[in-house]
Amino acid sequence: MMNYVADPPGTGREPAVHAENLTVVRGPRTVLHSLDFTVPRGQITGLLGPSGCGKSTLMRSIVGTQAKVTGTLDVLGRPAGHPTLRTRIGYVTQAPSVYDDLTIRQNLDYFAAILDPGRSGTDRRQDVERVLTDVDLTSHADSLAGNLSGGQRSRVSLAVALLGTPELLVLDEPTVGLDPVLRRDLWTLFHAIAADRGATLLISSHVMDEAERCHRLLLMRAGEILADDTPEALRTRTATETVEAAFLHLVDEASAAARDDSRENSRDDSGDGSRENSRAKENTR
Ligand SMILES: Nc1ncnc2c1ncn2[C@@H]1O[C@H](COP(=O)(O)OP(=O)(O)OP(=O)(O)O)[C@@H](O)[C@H]1O
Repeated sequence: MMNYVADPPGTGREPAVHAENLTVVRGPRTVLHSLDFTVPRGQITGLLGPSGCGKSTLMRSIVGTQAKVTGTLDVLGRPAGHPTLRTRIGYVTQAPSVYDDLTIRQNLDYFAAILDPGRSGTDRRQDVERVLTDVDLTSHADSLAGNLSGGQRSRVSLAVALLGTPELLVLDEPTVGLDPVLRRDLWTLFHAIAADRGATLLISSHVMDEAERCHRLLLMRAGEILADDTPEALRTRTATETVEAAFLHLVDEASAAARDDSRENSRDDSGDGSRENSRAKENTR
């Protein structure tokens, strides 16, 4: 794997995520096809691609909640799903589970208790106050979650994921449905989390302009990774001005390569066929 040097587990120097030949089957379909990639530590990696390309499935595999995963998938130096990873990863799904009839603080206190049941009440409360500050919701802490705006709810979900100071944050489309100002504010917060804590963030989106805000990108299409690079390198490599244009360029390139392959195969098939025919003719002579 490019740029990957294996370290013994536990040194803290392994990539945040390392996948080799990662394949996932859902129902009757193979949804992820033999993926190889790494997610470096301390940076924001964007996982981008059209709806249905497999972003959520990949994230679920990384956090250890996806069945029928084969190949290698190491997360923070351990196999994905290892029990010790539970407190080291924060995960926000597309359908955030925040209780509407509890206040923001009560929600956080509840999730903090689940995350680490052995912790003292004082420790837990300090953690809750810290994440409230992180997402700038201290002044709303006693509001019922059911009365919050979309942007505030997104920030509560993020606060839940930040409890316990995880090393890796996996955020599935955290900005979906938010207006441009809220989206910008959340991205500023993501960058602050990466810079201040050295945390690794893996963030999915199908909004290509968000790609420009990431340190690195994994561009996906139809269960495959089209590119694993920085936004700048992608633009340069494809001689395009935006990541969106680079993505479209790579899609066209992949489609052309697939067409060439199928032409090649059909030529081989017809070649084999004529050989079979002449053999058949020879046999009848
Ligand atoms: N339970 C399931 N059984 C079978 N196929 C599934 C199941 N869940 C998802 N899929 C299929 O797996 C593929 C990948 O889905 P996934 O949710 O990972 O995509 P996504 O890129 O996250 O999409 P979106 O951006 O719309 O959330 C899709 O084609 C979807 O139809």
